[in-house]
Amino acid sequence: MPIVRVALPVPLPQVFDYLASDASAEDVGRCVKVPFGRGERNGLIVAVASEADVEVARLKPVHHIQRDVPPLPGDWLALVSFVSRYYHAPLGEVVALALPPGLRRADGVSGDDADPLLALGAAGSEALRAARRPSKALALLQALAQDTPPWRRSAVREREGGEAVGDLLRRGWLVEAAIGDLRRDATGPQPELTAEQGEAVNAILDAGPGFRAWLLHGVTGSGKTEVYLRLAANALAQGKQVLMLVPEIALTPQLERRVAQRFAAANVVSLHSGLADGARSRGFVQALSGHADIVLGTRLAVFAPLPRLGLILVDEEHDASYKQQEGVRYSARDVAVWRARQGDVPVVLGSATPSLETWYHARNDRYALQVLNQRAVAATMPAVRCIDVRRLKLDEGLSPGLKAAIEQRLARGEQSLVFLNRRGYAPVLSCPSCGWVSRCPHCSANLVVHLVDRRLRCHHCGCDGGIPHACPSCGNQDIQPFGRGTQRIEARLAELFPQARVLRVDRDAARTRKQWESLLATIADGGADILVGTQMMAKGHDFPKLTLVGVIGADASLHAADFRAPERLFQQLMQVGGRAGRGTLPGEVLIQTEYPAHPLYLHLARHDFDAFARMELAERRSAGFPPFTYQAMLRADAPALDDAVEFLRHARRLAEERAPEGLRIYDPVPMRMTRLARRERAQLLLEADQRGVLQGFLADWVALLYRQRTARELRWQLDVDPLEV
Ligand SMILES: Nc1ncnc2c1ncn2[C@@H]1O[C@H](COP(=O)(O)OP(=O)(O)OP(=O)(O)O)[C@@H](O)[C@H]1O
Ligand SMILES: [Zn+2]
Repeated sequence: MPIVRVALPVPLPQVFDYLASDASAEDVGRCVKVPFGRGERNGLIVAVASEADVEVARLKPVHHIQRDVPPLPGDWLALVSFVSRYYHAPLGEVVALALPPGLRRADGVSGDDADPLLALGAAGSEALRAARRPSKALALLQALAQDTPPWRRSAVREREGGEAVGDLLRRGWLVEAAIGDLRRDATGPQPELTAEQGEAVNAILDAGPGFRAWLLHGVTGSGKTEVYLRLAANALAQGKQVLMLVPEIALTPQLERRVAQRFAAANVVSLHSGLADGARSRGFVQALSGHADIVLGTRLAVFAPLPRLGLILVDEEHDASYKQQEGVRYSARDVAVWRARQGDVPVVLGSATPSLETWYHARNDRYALQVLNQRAVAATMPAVRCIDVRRLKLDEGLSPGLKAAIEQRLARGEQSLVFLNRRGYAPVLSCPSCGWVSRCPHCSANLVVHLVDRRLRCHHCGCDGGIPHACPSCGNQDIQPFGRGTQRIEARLAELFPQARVLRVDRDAARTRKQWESLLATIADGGADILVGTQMMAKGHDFPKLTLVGVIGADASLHAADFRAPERLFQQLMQVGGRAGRGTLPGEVLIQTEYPAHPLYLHLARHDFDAFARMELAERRSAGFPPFTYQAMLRADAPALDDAVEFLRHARRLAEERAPEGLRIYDPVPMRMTRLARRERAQLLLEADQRGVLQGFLADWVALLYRQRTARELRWQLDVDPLEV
């Protein structure tokens, strides 16, 4: 009887054999339900064999093989095995991560059911003309009519009031558009490329359809998106699929709209963790069946199967959210490059502030480089200036210079953004009389004061409680919020400029996708004068009326212990500064600092990313940090710190016994934020100058670690190429 080899999402490094009477080689790559322990698990068939590794009599039969959707192809299996090998994670866990949950559960997936393109029907035009009674359906239709058709049904559904889409179809206000009719004007209007954009597009196209990794290093506002769209158009014209990655769900709506408008006849599928199960499975199956032309998504979209793949685009390639920080700690950017090599297609990594790893590859000719030095619309880069706050009296953190600059913008009817990467009202509540501070009971962190909903909240474990009226320790009535967050700045700005519309943009203000979209729409429509935002505002946005960016509280990151902190700070400031003056109005960036002569700020003021990168890389070279070395971090956590450290000491001994030449093993140390959600955490760093040395060692060592007995409640994970050290 045939035996199927199944990858299961369990923390064990092997695959599991089952009997399947009707299985054939055709079933490799299919989802399957199998008995496991006392329950049932969903897994993926990775091989079909005639002989088992264990006695056949002990094997159990599978419960169900999912045959409603096509099996995952061989190159997809190769992709997940690469990720499993490189990140040393069990194959079943990689599969579980890569497959949408609905598909993995092997329950009936209405896979490729249509997501039709819709256009305005005759009855719809009539309804728009006739002065009808306002209704939900009419409101949706009117909103749709603002945009050029056609619209994807799924995209209509996502809109405000989108539930009414079925109703609109029934009334004949919307009708299914036939793709053939649309091909004629398949591409929406496109701007003429700037000279630099044209050169970049030509260079990448001229290099041909095979594998090549490109860094598209274009200053903020240089029009990288337009370059992506032209490259995508070329791939689509050749009948190829395009994979386009963006760092955050928050960035997808705008881009989706732009892509959908440009390629009206293409099937654009978005894949991100914010989608409902059904939609994610459907998108995945459309990619798998080749019906999706463009797959647009966040890091998990890198796992979309793409039988006609022709091009991979990674926008904002430096963004840390490409790296998964739990479970299988893969970097979607790095996996994308591997995938491009596997599929023999070009991959374009775009950024105004590339990661130093990527920048270094581009200098070493491992990646080809295209540079955009000019902004597409704006005549200039914003003027960046430091405000030396050492001798200034600040008003709730705001300097006179920044206030005056905001005032000017208000007078001119332009927008300002005050950037502060800390949400909440104040980072801590404290008692001036006894020194009590609001500590999180579960983490080594303070509880943040949220005045808007009157809560004390931990930003790490999420626990929250009311704000006490008196000091819980000494009873003092006069307890004070200490330090500043976005809510506090927002409140002060509203007092200072009562005539202005102040809008806060952070994760508290934009909890849902709808809230976020409506905030963006308000800003774009000029419905806000002063924005107060966190790093959510730093990325990718394009608001032509925004001409001033004020940065406060950046100094805190200048002296952080992590060797990547300066890189992150520089990227963040250059990105947020890059939001200023993108249209025809000139922009200005004011950075409040106590270190106005710090080289990081000097390079920033000159917009000189390359000088900054050279400086940082020189330091990393002499200190022996990546990209000049390769790292892996073993982390352990347990209710008691001793258990975590003891496990790492044991792991260290095992490592020393078999360490190859050139492997450096450090001492286990508690993590900087030791306690998180009631668990104590420690880490052990391993390093080598060659990737091969590290990888070869890790394979054996991790296999050994899986076999160790550990203290109860101890968990460990390996992080290859860790971002935080
Ligand atoms: N060739 C062009 N002609 C006219 N406008 C253009 C052209 N290319 C881009 N633009 C416009 O320039 C603006 C900036 O483009 P885009 O947002 O793509 O920049 P970017 O390089 O992605 O910047 P960032 O890195 O800051 O996100 C957009 O409003 C875009 O529509
Ligand atoms: Zn906490």
